[in-house]
Amino acid sequence: MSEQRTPMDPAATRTDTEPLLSIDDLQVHFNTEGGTVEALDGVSLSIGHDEVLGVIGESGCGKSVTALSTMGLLQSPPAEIVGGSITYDGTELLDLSDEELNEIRGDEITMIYQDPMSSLNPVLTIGRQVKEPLLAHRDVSEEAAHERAVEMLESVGLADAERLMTEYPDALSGGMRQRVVIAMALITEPKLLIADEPTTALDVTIQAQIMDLLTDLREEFEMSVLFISHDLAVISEIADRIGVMYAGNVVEQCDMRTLFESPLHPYTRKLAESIPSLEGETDRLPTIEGTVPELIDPPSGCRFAGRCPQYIGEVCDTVEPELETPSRVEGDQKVACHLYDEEREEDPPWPVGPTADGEAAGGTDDAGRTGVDGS
Ligand SMILES: Nc1ncnc2c1ncn2[C@@H]1O[C@H](COP(=O)(O)OP(=O)(O)OP(=O)(O)O)[C@@H](O)[C@H]1O
Ligand code: NI
Repeated sequence: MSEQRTPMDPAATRTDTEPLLSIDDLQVHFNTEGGTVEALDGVSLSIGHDEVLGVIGESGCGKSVTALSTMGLLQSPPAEIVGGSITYDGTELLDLSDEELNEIRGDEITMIYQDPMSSLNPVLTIGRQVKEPLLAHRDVSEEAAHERAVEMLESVGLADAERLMTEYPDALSGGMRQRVVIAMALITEPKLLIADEPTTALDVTIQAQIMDLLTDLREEFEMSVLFISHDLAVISEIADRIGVMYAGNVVEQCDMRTLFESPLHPYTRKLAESIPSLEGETDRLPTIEGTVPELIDPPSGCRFAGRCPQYIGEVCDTVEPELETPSRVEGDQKVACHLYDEEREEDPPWPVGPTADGEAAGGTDDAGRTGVDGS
């Protein structure tokens, strides 16, 4: 549904090489009575055109804060963006006024949340709500918006769309509500959809249906997606690339296949290793000793050092590792870990597999369900 671009079009050259969204060294603090929560400690992620980037990490690692920062929806106070940049299609989002941001938000960039009711107003009809983004952002008639809303409800797999337009949200099941929310998020044909745990609140069968729907719509709408989940199996269904977050940092970014075949960060290896067999029980967790550090006055070196099975000493405690591509790695895999420091005399644990000592995982693309936390 996007327009055909010719090689003569300068926009085509620009958009083909630059990422659509680029988050660089984003730092977000929350000023609380107990102290400053250093929630994001330099998060860097990028999403290409028509690409799905999955973001995974344990509860509290900063996934939602990253998403909300991009949408300009962080509540400030208590939140404060203390550094970094978020560029969308060449524009620095952090410099935009509320008015300018409002033009992009809900139109070119839209978001869906875990709980569909948080996006739906219980006292307005479905029709009213699905039409709203079009009426707000486009110069369309009420009739045209109505027609388009009915089409959208049909595209998200809702039957009897005309009648649904007159219903209120509480007449719908959770799965149907999430479909309505998806219709609302896509009616403006956004370039970027941010989905923050969009299936977590739904039961397993409905979850699978919504994932299938999102996978189809992503193709149909040729949009980029930032897909947040704590469930690696869910992410691997839809994502092209993945960013792994830990305690306010991105510790690794790579394509989905690389995550399973040659993860580099010790935390990512644990994750990839924890993918159970298909008949494995649901919600099996990676067992990593220790707990996530406090984000008020966090450790100064690597935030994973206290739990790291490949801790190498003082450097881990004192120097924050940068997210970069080690010289021996091909492609655009990036890792933030001192094991791969250029100056290190010892060889890093190459060749890599999900475990340091071990066997490479075979055929894990088709993974069973697993996750990084218990929810
Ligand atoms: N309003 C707030 N005040 C203080 N700290 C906050 C606030 N909102 C978020 N945080 C902190 O920021 C960090 C990141 O939170 P965030 O919601 O982004 O985590 P998440 O990765 O989305 O977790 P989950 O998987 O549970 O949704 C957490 O440590 C959290 O405690
Ligand atoms: Ni969250």
